[in-house]
Amino acid sequence: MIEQGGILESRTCEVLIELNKFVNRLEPGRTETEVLNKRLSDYSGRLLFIWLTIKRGEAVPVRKPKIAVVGAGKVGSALALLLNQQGYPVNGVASRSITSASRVAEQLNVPATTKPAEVTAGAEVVFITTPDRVIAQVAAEIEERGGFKPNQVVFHTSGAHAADEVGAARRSGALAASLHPLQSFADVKMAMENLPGSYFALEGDQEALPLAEQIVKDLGGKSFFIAAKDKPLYHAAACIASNYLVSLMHFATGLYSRFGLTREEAFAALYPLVRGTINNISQVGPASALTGPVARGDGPTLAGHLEAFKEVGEEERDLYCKLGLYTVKVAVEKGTINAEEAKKLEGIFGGAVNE
Ligand SMILES: NC(=O)C1=CN([C@@H]2O[C@H](COP(=O)(O)OP(=O)(O)OC[C@H]3O[C@@H](n4cnc5c(N)ncnc54)[C@H](OP(=O)(O)O)[C@@H]3O)[C@@H](O)[C@H]2O)C=CC1
Ligand SMILES: O=C(O)[C@@H]1CCC=N1
Repeated sequence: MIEQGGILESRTCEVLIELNKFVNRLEPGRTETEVLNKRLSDYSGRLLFIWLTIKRGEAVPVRKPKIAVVGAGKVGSALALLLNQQGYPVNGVASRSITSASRVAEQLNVPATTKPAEVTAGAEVVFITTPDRVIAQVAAEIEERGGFKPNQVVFHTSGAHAADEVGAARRSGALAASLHPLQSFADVKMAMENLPGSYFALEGDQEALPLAEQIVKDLGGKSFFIAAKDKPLYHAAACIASNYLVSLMHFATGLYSRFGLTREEAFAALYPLVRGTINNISQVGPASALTGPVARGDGPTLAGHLEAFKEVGEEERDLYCKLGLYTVKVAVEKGTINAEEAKKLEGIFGGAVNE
């Protein structure tokens, strides 16, 4: 470490200044020497610049790699816009339709195309942000058309699939990795709002992971590593926490509409309850946060709910009972009902499921 204001500090500065002057004085000779001189000059100048920047207590500006995005949907568009804001040059945007590609490309003033290899070939980092089911096929097509280059890093953003989905890029000497934002991208604007502070699961070729970490940092996220084999279950859990929460809210607001509330009114009424529950979970964990008739062992209340569901429909009643059976396990874990009470509640839910 350089000691602030010490002898070592001023000596380092002098040495760097001298090195820079010396290298700039070197006479160009043969072509190779010229090239070498130029490189030495660039490096010593850069070293001096970095050192002076650190000395002033400022952050050293780092050149960001040039990116290309293939699949101009919610994730691809948000990544292109956010990374560009963070200083990543965008080489171009490709999509299945020129309309989608142009929508983002015009905002960034970069080329739009329906031929991915046209924009990937000149990029240092490629994001394939198509739906999961076509990632491997899109990667293979880019590779066949010469769109991948040695030392490029090719990412996909699927939570369920391994980096091998873009493994075709390895045939061209590129690295393959996956970078999954653990966030819900309902539209581009909301994605850009929600992304900072999100966690990202990283997986793939070892040499690509430091860059993946840097990208996540630049997006204001937090990264963690995951094994390829764990991705399907990791993603299923994310779907439970996000997508099934949406389904639960759809389910609950739909029930309120049966006695005259609009979905908006129903959501307005339920939202403080949901927020309060999330707040409780964040403070004491999911089991301790459980309240309600299952946690209290109130069998007759639950029997009343099931009676009311007869008016709604069998499918909804079955779903309520399935979730009820899971909730009994949570209440046992919380310790507010014992094994005997749990059995009674299981009888109510289980009986209704099999009716
Ligand atoms: N949405 C989310 O919440 C999250 C999604 N992800 C992952 O990100 C990836 C993208 O998801 P998302 O943005 O939601 O998806 P979208 O459906 O919003 O976007 C996908 C885009 O890919 C384009 N596309 C489809 N087929 C091709 C093809 N053959 N060649 C080129 N482009 C194609 C579509 O193009 P066009 O519009 O031109 O027809 C579309 O714009 C997926 O892997 C998903 O798992 C990860 C985390 C969160
Ligand atoms: O599509 C996704 O991968 C994210 C994670 C859970 C829900 N949406």
